[in-house]
Amino acid sequence: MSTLISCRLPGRIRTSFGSVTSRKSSASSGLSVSQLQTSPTLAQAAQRTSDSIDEDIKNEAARRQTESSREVKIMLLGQAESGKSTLQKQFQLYHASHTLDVERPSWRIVVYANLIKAVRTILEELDYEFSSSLAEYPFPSEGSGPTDVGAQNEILELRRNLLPLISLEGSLSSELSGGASFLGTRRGTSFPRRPGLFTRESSRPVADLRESSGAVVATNRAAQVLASTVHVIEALWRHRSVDAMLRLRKLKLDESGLFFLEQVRRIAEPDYIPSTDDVLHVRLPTVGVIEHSLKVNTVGGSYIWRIYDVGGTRSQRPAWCSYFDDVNALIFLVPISAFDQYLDEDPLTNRIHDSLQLLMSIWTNELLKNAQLVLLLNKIDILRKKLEAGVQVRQYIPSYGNRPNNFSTAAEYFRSHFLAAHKKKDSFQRRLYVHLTTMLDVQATQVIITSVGDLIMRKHIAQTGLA
Ligand SMILES: Nc1nc2c(ncn2[C@@H]2O[C@H](COP(=O)(O)OP(=O)(O)OP(=O)(O)O)[C@@H](O)[C@H]2O)c(=O)[nH]1
Ligand SMILES: [Mg+2]
Repeated sequence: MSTLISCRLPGRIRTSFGSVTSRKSSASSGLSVSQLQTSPTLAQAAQRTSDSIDEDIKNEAARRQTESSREVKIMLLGQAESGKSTLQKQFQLYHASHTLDVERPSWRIVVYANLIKAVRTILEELDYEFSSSLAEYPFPSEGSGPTDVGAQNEILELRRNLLPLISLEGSLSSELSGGASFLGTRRGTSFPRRPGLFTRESSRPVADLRESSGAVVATNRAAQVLASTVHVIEALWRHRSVDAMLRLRKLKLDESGLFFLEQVRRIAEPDYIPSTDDVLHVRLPTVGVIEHSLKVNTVGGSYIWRIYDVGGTRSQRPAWCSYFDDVNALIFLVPISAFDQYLDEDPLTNRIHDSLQLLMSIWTNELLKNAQLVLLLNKIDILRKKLEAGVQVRQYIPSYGNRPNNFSTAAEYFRSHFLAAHKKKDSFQRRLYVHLTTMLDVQATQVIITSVGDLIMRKHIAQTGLA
């Protein structure tokens, strides 16, 4: 399937004031044509009514015009797991942190789902590791290695105790996706995949979960089981077999899973409420296009920012273009740490390559020719860690050649690569603003949000003439 986005139709259907005017008739004055012809007074009254309707329509059109000039439309685009929803939360934190506070308890179910998924992934990977080592060495040693008999028995016991917890994943997943059960494989990995039928969490606006009694029951049940199994999870997480697999990169967990496993004791507390850090770390794939509205006060007055957060998998991309009409700013996120990863939906496509293709197909879209463009090269914290651990860029991106395998060289390489592609393809000669980001770093991201916000408002004011 192609990554390209093609749009033929401009976005939403608009109402036309012209057609409303033309439909205005004598019917609006409640008089028939013959009555109007025979009575001049009635005709004058009808004219006055008609004029007053015209005036109302004109005023309404002017009001809407001003209102829409006070609206700023921003789209967050990029492949799945690039950090779009995390950026949306950062916008929310910066401009309307009280709304994030209200939502905080509803994020509990997602934290539990992410944590349980991580535990289940570890057990699956250990299973696979033990069965492949058994095939290689049919008589496992008695020593104290990561795959010896003792380790295998210990993990077996931990697994038995964790079954009640793992069995909750389906119900949490189903609540998160509004009743639908999602089938999927392990995500974001760069090693050979095996087929699997695992449920995974998907998205339903988190605010809806507050009203759902099913979600409340599932959350409370998960909290209960988590409290009684927290020591087992810790024993699994600290086990020498898990440690060895992490060191050998045979076990790869989502960022959210890694983070929540480290924090499991705090999360298992009975009065646990997710912190801002937790909310930023959760992984809840977006489905479709979700509009978030924020009231933003600037020196020139207050504006409504409509931020569109989209699902980034390939199958969801064709839906994006129906929102391109009138976009003021487009923020495109690329997870540059994913240079050694392949798409979940197409295991042969490198994720950097996919981002580049996707970006180019969007940039060239006529509907976006007046949009402000911002490119965020995200997840630089993970990039740094990978390079420090010795993962070689050139092994996955041959054009990297013999450049030094360090952070500054790699970050600059990706930056110039994207800039060069933009220069070559952008027939509208738009300026591209590029930032290196770690979307989980609140302070650093807030600085970028301010600067991107200024940029967007300057262009918007120049276009609308408003201040
Ligand atoms: N370490 C690290 N993790 C990040 C960063 N940005 C986002 N994440 C994490 O990456 C995961 C995916 O982020 P999302 O914001 O859900 O990704 P998305 O682009 O909205 O993905 P879709 O909705 O599937 O299209 C989440 O667990 C985030 O916490 C980053 O800069 N560094
Ligand atoms: Mg998302």
